Amino acid sequence: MAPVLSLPFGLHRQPKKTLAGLSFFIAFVIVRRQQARNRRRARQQQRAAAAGGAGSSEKSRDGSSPVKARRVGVDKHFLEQLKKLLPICIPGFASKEAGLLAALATILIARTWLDVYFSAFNGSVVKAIVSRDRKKFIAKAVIEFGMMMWPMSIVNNSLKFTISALALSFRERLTKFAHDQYLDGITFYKISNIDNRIQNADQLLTQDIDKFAENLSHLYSDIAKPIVDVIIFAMKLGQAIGTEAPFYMIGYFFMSGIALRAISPPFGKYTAQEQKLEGDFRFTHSRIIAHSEEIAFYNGAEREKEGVNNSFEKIVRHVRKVYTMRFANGILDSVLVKYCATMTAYYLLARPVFDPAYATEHMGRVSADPTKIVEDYSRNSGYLVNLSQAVGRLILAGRDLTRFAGYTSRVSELFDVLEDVKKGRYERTMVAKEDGTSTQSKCVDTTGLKGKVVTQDGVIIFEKVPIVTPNNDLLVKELSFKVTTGMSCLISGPNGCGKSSLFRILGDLWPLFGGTVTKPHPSKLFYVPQKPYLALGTFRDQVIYPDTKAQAVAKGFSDDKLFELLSMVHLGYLIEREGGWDSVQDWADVLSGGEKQRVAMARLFYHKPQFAILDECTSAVSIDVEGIMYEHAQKVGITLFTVSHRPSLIRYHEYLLRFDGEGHYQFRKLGQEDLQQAAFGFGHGKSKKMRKLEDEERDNGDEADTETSI
Ligand SMILES: Nc1ncnc2c1ncn2[C@@H]1O[C@H](COP(=O)(O)OP(=O)(O)OP(=O)(O)O)[C@@H](O)[C@H]1O
Repeated sequence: MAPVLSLPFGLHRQPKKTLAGLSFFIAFVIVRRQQARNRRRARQQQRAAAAGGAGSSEKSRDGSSPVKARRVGVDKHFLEQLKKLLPICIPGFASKEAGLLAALATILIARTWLDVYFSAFNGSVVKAIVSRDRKKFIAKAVIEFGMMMWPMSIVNNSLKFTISALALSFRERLTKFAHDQYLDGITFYKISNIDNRIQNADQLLTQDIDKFAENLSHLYSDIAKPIVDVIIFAMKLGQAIGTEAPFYMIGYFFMSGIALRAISPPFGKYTAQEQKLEGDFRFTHSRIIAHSEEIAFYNGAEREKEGVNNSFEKIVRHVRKVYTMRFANGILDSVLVKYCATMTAYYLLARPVFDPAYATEHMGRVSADPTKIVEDYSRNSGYLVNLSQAVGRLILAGRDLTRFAGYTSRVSELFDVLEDVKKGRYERTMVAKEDGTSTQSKCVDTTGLKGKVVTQDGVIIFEKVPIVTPNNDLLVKELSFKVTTGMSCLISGPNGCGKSSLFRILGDLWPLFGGTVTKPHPSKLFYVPQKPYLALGTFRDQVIYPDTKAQAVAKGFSDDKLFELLSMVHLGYLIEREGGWDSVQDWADVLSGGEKQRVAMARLFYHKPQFAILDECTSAVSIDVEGIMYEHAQKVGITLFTVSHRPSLIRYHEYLLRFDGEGHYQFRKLGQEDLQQAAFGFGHGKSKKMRKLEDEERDNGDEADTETSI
């Protein structure tokens, strides 16, 4: 606001009428907008009811609750979310963050004091200029200002420094808290495989937490400082140009703020949507990186380009829509908050000068000394500018608050889901069983499930355990079998019949819906998947994963001993080829499929568990090396649970658990007959039912490798 002395004449005679007119206009806009919102809501409810009640709060047929859609905005829900997040960011009065907040408060007060000082200082400099007082001008503008610029500069930069430090501290607290939850047990697995409320946990953990922390650190200064400023400058202004003046100014801003809030689109919701779209876009790219070789073999670049471009287009459309809205909203915003406010300020500043009825000690009474009027005007306009800026910042903080509400909603959803999943509650969109086409979001609480887990050494017993997928599909109604150490078991059946699902239940990855599972402590079970996981780190880390080098040494595994394990799986040559045990590479790219599988077997021998779950983990290994590895497993006393279609593996197992893919299974001892069948290929001497099953499997393209499937 420029300190100009022009006045909208006539306005000063009817200030009450002007404000009343403005208030009426604002109230009218708010009411119309509320009516439009109500109409829209009613239409949405009608549509939802017509579509069969999707989104209604009724309980679904199986008693699980349908998931409710979340609103994003500055409301009660936002405050509840914030109440949960704040104690994570500021754990106590003695915390570093509380200290930083106290420092920030001190700096903000110093900054306000400097603003007050500077308004008065400016007035005296202007007076020195107007009265042509050279000595006073030099004393003020050169000496006093020269001394004050250092504290001003220090205070301003301390403000930025403290806000940055606070943002980083908040981020540190939130990220570590999230990591503790996310990487606790198998929460990270459940969050992406069982619960499907969160699509891009990586983006939430990296970008969204960062933005939330950044916004939160600014919010304090953006709200606390303007509030202090409003109080101080309103008092100063009241003394200078009349007590009602600051109230008119604040009243104006308040009403225009309410009007803007009513008119503004829900930017908080749009921010949350934008973050989600960004996450989806990043995900399409990370998929290309993760599967680059497969895509390259398929010549799938065009297809992938279509996918990434589609995802990117969604962002472009959304962002374009939002900035167009921001443009229209910004025009209204500037007119209401900036220019109309400037007009009001001109009027209030000039009023005591033009109208003796409003003259105060500081303005208007000393008409004999025009330099005093200039000094007072300059100082008072400084106060008014500061007051207006403070109120303006509060209004903008209100708008930023809606954006902040978007980040708060996403971060708080992450923590809610983490908490739920840890407690055994999950929500997911499930395909309705009846028609197979419609989907519905359901909340499943696994805390009250009847399934029981008993820890016992040397045995794995399934007693009447249903194999149920997280989508609630029943694969096997009741599975019962018992395997003790030394009773290796081969598991077979068509694709999708539930072989891996059995392991997921055994490994506590999936909830146990019923029955009893008796098994040893998890440290005595070891899983080797078809696609082995290769960690970031040295070659040694691949063999001893998830142990560290220190743990391996403590277990008595020197590099020489590890080399013996590597030689066992015919990988001794890798040490030289890859530059030693301490070489760090992207192992998923460097090793071939078979080499990866053999590294995973070396890892199994390193851990030497009681039971090993081998899920087609040697499919890329030649039969002779595979045989050597299985023999070694038997020799060192590892009991195997093997999923494989290779008949050659029968000889390393004592039992067979066979699923037919239609909910039935067979658990029996393997005999001489099975070995003969394996030797001659299946189909010889088999029951009619088994042959039929295998014919069906073959028809479904379920044959594995080059051999006849079991
Ligand atoms: N995370 C999941 N959520 C919902 N359903 C799943 C999930 N994982 C697997 N399923 C479903 O469970 C069923 C059994 O899958 P599973 O992986 O156990 O099959 P499988 O017998 O090991 O098959 P394959 O021989 O092809 O590996 C499949 O129909 C699959 O779609």
